[in-house]
Amino acid sequence: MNILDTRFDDVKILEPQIFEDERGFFQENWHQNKFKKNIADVDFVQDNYSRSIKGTLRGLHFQQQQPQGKLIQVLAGKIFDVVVDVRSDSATYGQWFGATLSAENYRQLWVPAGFAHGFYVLSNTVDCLYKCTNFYHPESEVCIKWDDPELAIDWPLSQAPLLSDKDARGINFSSLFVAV
Ligand SMILES: Cc1cn([C@H]2C[C@H](O)[C@@H](COP(=O)(O)OP(=O)(O)O[C@H]3O[C@H](C)C(=O)[C@H](O)[C@H]3O)O2)c(=O)[nH]c1=O
Repeated sequence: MNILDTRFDDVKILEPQIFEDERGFFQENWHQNKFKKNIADVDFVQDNYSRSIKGTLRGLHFQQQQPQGKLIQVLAGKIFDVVVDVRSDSATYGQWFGATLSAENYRQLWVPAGFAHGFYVLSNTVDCLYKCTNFYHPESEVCIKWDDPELAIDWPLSQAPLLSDKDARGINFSSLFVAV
């Protein structure tokens, strides 16, 4: 597996080893011992799987209590995946990083707890699978506006994003502490 650094010390792009032959391909998309040894000593407790149509933007979400680390992978299609540092004591608080994850590049993104997460769908549809280090805790979920002017995320929009009602009502980043 290749491990690529990002602007955040503990956010990593992973390139699993792909075993291709005349039948297709095989990959280990997660191995507990290798992940604990090489990436982060965490345990995953919940897998999520979402399908979205082109132009969907899901996020930016994080859980104030029971924060989740996430290992994100695209099984089909392509997304622009974004994380925002919401650790109030971080030198990179309020900064963002984006990466293109696709079934073609096999790339995964490891995002530890302390980051808001969201993605924009670039392909006609996308199937996204991700492992979480904590259970869903909707009571403490925070939704930050995808187009917050302070974050100024450079989404590769080809059209106005399709948002859930919840995401359309996201809060401003600047009100984060007030809100939570
Ligand atoms: C996240 C989640 C949702 N749900 C239920 C709640 C709703 O009835 C339905 C859709 O939930 P939501 O609109 O919050 O789904 P997304 O907009 O894809 O939310 C996710 O979006 C970004 C990309 C993330 O990183 C988070 O994993 C997650 O917040 O699934 C559950 O039952 N369990 C869960 O863990």
